[in-house]
Amino acid sequence: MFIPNFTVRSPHVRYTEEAIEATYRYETTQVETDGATGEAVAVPTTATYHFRTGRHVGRVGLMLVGLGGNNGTTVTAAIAANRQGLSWRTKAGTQSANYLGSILMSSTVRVGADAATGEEVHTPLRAMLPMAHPNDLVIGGWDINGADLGTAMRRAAVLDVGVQVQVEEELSSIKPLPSVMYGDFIAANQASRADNLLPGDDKGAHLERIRADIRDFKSANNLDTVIVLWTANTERFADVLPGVNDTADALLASIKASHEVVSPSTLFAVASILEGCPYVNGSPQNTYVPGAVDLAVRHDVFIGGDDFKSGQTKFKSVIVDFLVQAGLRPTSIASYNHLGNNDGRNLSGPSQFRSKEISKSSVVDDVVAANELLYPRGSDGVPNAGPDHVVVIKYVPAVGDSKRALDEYSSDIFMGGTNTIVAHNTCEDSLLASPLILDLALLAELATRITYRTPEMGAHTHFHPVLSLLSYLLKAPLVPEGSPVVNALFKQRACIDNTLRACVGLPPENDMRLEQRAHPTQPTGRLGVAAAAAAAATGAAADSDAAGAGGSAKATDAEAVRPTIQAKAFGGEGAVHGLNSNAWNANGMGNGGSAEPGGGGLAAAAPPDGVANGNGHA
Ligand SMILES: NC(=O)c1ccc[n+]([C@@H]2O[C@H](COP(=O)([O-])OP(=O)(O)OC[C@H]3O[C@@H](n4cnc5c(N)ncnc54)[C@H](O)[C@@H]3O)[C@@H](O)[C@H]2O)c1
Ligand SMILES: O=P([O-])([O-])O[C@@H]1[C@@H](O)[C@H](O)[C@@H](O)[C@H](O)[C@@H]1O
Repeated sequence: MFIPNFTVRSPHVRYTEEAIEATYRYETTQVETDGATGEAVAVPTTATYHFRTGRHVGRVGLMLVGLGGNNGTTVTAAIAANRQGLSWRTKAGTQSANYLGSILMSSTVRVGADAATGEEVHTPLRAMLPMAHPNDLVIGGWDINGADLGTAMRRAAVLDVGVQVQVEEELSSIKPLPSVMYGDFIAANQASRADNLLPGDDKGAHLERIRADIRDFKSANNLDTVIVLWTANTERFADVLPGVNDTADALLASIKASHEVVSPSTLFAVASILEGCPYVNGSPQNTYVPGAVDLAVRHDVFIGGDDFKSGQTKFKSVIVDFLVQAGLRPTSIASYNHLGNNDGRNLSGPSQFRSKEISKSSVVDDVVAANELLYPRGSDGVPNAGPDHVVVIKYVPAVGDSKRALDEYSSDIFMGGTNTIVAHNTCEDSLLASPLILDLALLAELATRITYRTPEMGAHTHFHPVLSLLSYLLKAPLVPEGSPVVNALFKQRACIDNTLRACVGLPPENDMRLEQRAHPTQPTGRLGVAAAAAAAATGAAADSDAAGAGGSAKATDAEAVRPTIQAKAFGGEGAVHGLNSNAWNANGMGNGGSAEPGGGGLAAAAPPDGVANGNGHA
């Protein structure tokens, strides 16, 4: 069952004109370990959170650093196309503007089970809380290249011409603001693009100009919130130097002194933080030197990163998680790709490639660290390094933005065997990254409207400025100091889903489905009502079939309950389609799923005599 939206009826949730307020009981487990004895004790722990989420979204602006790039032009064109509801012809037929690849716009989340039928109920992820809509985002930004966005879109060669020609006029009216380019932070081959730079090399002056750009953009467009997001080229890592960029004050002083260690991406981060705007880093470099994090905490402004997790790495994080969770031991990961866009050209620079190599390699760290059965520590206590892992990126202009990823995963399996998985993955880089940019912006904006308070706190406050909630969208998630990094993709997704659920007072999804586990002879939980009611139907039908059709055996109450649960799970109201072999259907015992639509499909009916339904009534 699909519902476009919902409200929560609970004594712990209150809807006011301004906000959704929820009192949430957070349950977790803390483990106490004794280093001397090795004893470990698990202690269930609960805490009460009062969440408050502002219901008024306001006007939201998104300023992209690298606006004229493949991602920048693609996301801008896509918003224009969606806003106008455009369609266009291709050789494969008519295409229409969409937001596929955005979890907020194109994925759903389970709300719960239908109270009457027990059927799974899902809703759009964006329906969990008031959200900005991509169509309403006001786009602007900077680029070291001054091409208008219509020209840049053509240069990017990402979108079908059929949609390009329809948005070209709008995009041609957008010209990136001048930006900054320092030293060798990006590859030397990018110099030819740099015709749109702020004058001089005074980083302090550049900082103030960029801050003014943000203020001017916000006021000119009458915006309530501005998100600044880096989708410019990958920079080399910046040195972290004590007294230079290890604290907020040191970093601000270094900017004023135009210290060479300050990168463009860090300068933009500082400007955003000082203007109170959330900043997201879509590239792998260490934009967030300690001084930048310190500044974000001081100003209580969200920062997030690093490096969009768009295709090859997203796949890698899932495959390795699946293998390790299956008790198999990946021994090698060979991760190769070639691409022909300007990003690939920039990454042909060794220092820039190194930044990407780091982010693409670290994505399996948490999964490996979580299983010391497969990856035991050394005798010296040093954690196991995990599988051999190589990352190769080659620049092949001919393929353009259509990155070709080839991966090989080899694993130790049972009794000395080896499993090898090879994958070829054509990742249209910008078509996969652009929806992530939208999700990052919308989630960052949402986070600015969420506050929480525990009983010990005097007032509501925002989440930690390091917005690790964004991890699902990023290869190398930035987390608050001392917090563990989670890379496993579906754990990251569950974090988003359950955080949004908590904000409306709903419990986290635990996938236990206890209401479906109850013994057939026992009353099931509140949500068992549907299964028991359907069980009655099966019981009645099975009785008549057994008598009429000479079925093998009269379905006992227990057997009668089982088929209906399966039927409801598979076929919804009335009909039963394709039951699996260990399920029952109207013809009696499991028949290998040959129940055909309309062919003996179950009809919902009252429970058989004496069989209690979910709420204990016969
Ligand atoms: N699937 C993906 O596309 C993907 C996934 C993860 C990360 N990324 C990262 O996203 C970034 C953008 O990717 P892309 O394909 O759009 O690259 P791109 O080269 O097409 O665009 C980058 C743009 O940034 C501009 N630029 C460079 N330095 C700048 C600066 N200091 N200020 C302002 N503009 C600057 C360039 O002129 C260019 O227009 C890259 O760092 C890439 O590694 C991309
Ligand atoms: O697909 P993914 O690994 O998530 O991310 C991509 C890399 O595979 C590719 O090598 C790089 O050029 C892109 O900028 C992006 O980082």
